[in-house]
Amino acid sequence: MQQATHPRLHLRNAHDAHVVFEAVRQGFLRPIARRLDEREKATLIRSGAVFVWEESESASGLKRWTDGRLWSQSRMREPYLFYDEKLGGDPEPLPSPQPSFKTFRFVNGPSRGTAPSSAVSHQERSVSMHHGLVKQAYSVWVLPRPNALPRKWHIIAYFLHEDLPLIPTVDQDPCLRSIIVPAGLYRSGKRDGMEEDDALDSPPRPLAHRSRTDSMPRPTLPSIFSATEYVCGILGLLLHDSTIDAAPEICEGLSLLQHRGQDACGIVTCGPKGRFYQCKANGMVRDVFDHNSISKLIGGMGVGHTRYPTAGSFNNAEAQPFYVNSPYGIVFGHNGNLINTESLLQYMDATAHRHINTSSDSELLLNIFANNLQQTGKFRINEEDIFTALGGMMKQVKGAYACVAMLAGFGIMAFRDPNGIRPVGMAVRRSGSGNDYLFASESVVADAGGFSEWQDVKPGEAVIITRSRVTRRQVAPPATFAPDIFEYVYFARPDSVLDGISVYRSRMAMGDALAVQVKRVLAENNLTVDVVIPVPDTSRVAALNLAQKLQLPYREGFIKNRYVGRTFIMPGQEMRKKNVRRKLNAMALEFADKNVLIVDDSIVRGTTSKEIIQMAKDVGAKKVIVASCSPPIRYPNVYGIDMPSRRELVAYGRDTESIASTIGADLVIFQSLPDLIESVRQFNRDITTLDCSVFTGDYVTRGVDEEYFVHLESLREDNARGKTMGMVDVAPAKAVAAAQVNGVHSSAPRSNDVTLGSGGPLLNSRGSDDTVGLHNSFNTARS
Ligand SMILES: O=P(O)(O)OC[C@H]1O[C@H](OP(=O)(O)OP(=O)(O)O)[C@H](O)[C@@H]1O
Ligand SMILES: NC(=O)CC[C@H](N)C(=O)O
Repeated sequence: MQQATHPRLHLRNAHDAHVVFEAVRQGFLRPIARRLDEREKATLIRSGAVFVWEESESASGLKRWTDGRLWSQSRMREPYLFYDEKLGGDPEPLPSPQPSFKTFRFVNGPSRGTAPSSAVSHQERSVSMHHGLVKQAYSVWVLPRPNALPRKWHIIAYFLHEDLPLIPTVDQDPCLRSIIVPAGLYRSGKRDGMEEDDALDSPPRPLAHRSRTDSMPRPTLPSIFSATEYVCGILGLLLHDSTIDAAPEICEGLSLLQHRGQDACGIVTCGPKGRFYQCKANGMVRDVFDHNSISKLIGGMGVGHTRYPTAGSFNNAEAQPFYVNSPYGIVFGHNGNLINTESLLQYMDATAHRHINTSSDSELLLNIFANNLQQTGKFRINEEDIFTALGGMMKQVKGAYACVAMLAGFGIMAFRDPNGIRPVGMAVRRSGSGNDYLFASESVVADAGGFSEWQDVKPGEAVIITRSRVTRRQVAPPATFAPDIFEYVYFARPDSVLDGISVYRSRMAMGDALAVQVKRVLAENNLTVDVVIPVPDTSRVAALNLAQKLQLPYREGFIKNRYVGRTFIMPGQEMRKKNVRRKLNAMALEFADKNVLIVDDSIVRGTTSKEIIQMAKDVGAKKVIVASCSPPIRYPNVYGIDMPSRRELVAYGRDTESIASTIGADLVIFQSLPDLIESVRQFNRDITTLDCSVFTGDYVTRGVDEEYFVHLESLREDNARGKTMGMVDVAPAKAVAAAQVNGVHSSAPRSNDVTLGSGGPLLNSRGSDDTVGLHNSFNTARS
């Protein structure tokens, strides 16, 4: 049976209510979690009792307060509404219609503790002494945590007039009198003349929408909702208080990982009874999530993903996290790329008999893990079983994978392949009442969320976090630790620290080292440079250092349209080409009649260089010299960066001169590989190897040879992919392979051969993936 939040308390003013709310927030008092049943109504509704409840749309939550009694019209005695009980035992009336006017009066921060009692005032202003119960109601918007979405909290108190002088006040309660209410945390938004005790209808508006006299700070909503710009990003979050939803914070974190994947994103949370709630679809974080969809993601733990496809297709069915219901219910987000998918698919089909429903290597990886876990044959598993399953998986799978996963009702976990090619780390946010835990691809998410003690997950290590403990285990035998150097060159945010190395510092060092190279090559070619111009954004840091080192002017000659995303990770060559022009504009002022040195972090397909060199020449540059912070890229990246086909790489089969003439530059200067490695390694000598396969063709996992390249190129021919963007499936060769190993022999790949979960009738009008069995809030997002 539930209990009253407080058995006996006289609420005098708003401050008293805020103290009780704060005591609930800090865990000293318990809120009401569900509708009172008949027994509870009969025993708990009595003079002095106080109830705090959170308004919720969920089936298990409370939408409105019912106590089974009949009440008079409300009377406003600031800041409370009062209702006198109608004696006579009539049934409770239906809810009154919502009033149409919406003039809010805000109470700014804690009200005066010494203010007279509204309850006493109600008594004094009543025409005659009322002998029945009086109900007192007050509601607030609350931000349980910075950056969380506002919640509606309500407080209801009951008293008898004759009892009121005997009921203790907040300052007579030993626990409540020491509670300090943070300023601005609880905001009242009562409507004038409202009839219902739950009558709040929208969160506080931004300052501009409120009255000028209102000095209250605006709520800190996730920045993604303000429509600003922002390799796959993965994120897992477990809050110590399972009654607080993790989704708003995961969403905020994903917006900080947007640079790692712009094609699709998703969040799955785990709520009461171990149920999963999902919202995922193609699009950027700001497109897929809004208040509505987020509010339906219930539960204090969850995982999130931003996708940049490197295998499979762009189909929304491959948006992550992925889900399997057996065993136990697992949700999974993957950054990286597997290289032995063909044999794994065979194994799934012939041995494990598990159905792989998309062309995604991530779905495959999840099923390998699930199958191993299934083999434990346990009714209830523990950490040991998970470690065993992951250890087995790491033996079966080749390639790069940094993953977060969640087991229904159990906890979250993260693991990293034995070579640690892709990053993932963890951090903690300690508070008096417990610890919140975070997994994320990059440390920037931890910084922004107030987490500390960032630690990278080690190569071949798995970390499991439940509400009671954190368990770490090396599950794969030691292998060469080789984080991908391209994370430092291009992928990661400069304000992240990966494997103990500041991305920003490494880019500064790349600029310093490149300066030496530039000086030498310019001298050899008898050339001088007037100005250094970066290609925004990534190369800025290195270009500035290079200019300082060479004592040359640094100018932002290319102005970036901040609303166009990263072009390199866009799908399709045509789109990338078009977007370089949309994204960058050359300022004639900085180019005309000058020898310009354009600094870029990398030259991959040469799309950017070719376009911007032309742009520079169009606005009058005399000579255009391009310096690249990384060496020529001549080999595909098979570990989660989309550089699949050698033929697409501008440096493939070309020397430096030939590259220059292909992109139209007067001269191209590349960083040497030893200098690049040193730029990164100097900040953490414990890392002896960095994956530099795109420069050397030496793949740390092995298993990548000519045959594999040919296979890869046939699967992921860039032009074919670009052309089929927007169709249901765009990986024909692989699709056929997947269909065949699963026993479905189709003569030609059809658009929905391998996308049962989304391409068929289950595909909703907005293109989201209604994964069978999951509550998906995307399609309700804007309804
Ligand atoms: O030779 P390419 O195939 O064109 O690829 C290399 C370019 O792509 C990237 O820019 P992008 O616009 O993706 O990102 P950024 O603004 O974050 O630097 C990178 O910084 C290079 O400029
Ligand atoms: N960039 C990535 O890490 C991609 C993950 C996975 N291979 C996919 O294509 O969805």
